Amino acid sequence: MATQAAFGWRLIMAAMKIRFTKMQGAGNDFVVLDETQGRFGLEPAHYRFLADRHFGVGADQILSVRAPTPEDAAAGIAFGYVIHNADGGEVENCGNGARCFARYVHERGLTQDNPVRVRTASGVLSLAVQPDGRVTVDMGAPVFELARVPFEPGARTPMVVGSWQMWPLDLKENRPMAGANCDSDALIHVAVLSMGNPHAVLRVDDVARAEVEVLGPCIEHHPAFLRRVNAGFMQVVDRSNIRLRVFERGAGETLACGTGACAAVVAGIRLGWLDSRVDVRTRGGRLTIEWSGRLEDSVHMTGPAVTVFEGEIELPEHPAGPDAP
Ligand SMILES: N[C@@H](CCC[C@H](N)C(=O)O)C(=O)O
Repeated sequence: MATQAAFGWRLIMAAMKIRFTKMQGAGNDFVVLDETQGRFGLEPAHYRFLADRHFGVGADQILSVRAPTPEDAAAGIAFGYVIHNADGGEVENCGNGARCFARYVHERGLTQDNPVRVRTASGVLSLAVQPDGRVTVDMGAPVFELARVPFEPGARTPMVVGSWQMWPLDLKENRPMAGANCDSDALIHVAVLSMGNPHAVLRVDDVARAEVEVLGPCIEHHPAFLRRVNAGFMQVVDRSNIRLRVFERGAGETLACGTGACAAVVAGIRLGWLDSRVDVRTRGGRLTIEWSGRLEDSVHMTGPAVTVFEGEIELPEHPAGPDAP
């Protein structure tokens, strides 16, 4: 989970009250903001404040629901879907958030569309609410082109596994970062791909004993990943079941990561370990991922999305924070 100490915040604008909805999908939790009638004009410090579990609401990500551009509206794209990590950075995609987004816009009557199409920074997602309340997301096709992850292999040579490859990472190459011990001699091998956002997937024997908190930050900040990376730790149970923990870029380990589940299953299929429909058990719940294995085909993710509570919060002008005297 994101910690206040790790992110530290100070707000600089005049006090303002905003309404929010707290949601979760398999325990990956979100503050959802309705900006369809106009933007709140939030800065990274505001997102960090909202995500803060002690001084704010508490969330792994902040999701903003925005009106579509006129061009998107004409093309049947109903909303803009903007995502900020707990560290305040804007990111390209969030799978568990997409399911919550679909429930949110339906529960509030913002659209009747089902599936509803939304634009993220990385493309268009199609979100279908099922009769049982779960949501299936067409996540689009995975991206394997390294430059688009973006991943810079340098002089590394990949290890060939099945009909694909895994890349060696020397964790000592990590640029120095506070609080992380990246002196480990471990040379790990990761599958590298993008689900709109960057992922490195590592196979482990037992996720319960994986050193997620130690290795996660070292992988996230490894210099070969030019925009950092989400680090997935996958235990293959059998060809249709995996256990997964993800150390998320900009949020730390979360109870589940939707794009991480898609990335792990896609990697497992390409590496020859998994079949095309896989149940992913995370610490916060179960997701089902389906992919044909054809490179151009979309990945489909099905899982829960739940509203936890609604509220109003004042974004204070000068909040007392951990970096205040
Ligand atoms: N929790 C998400 C992923 C959120 C973004 C990620 N931390 C990143 O920086 O790319 C999911 O469910 O996919």
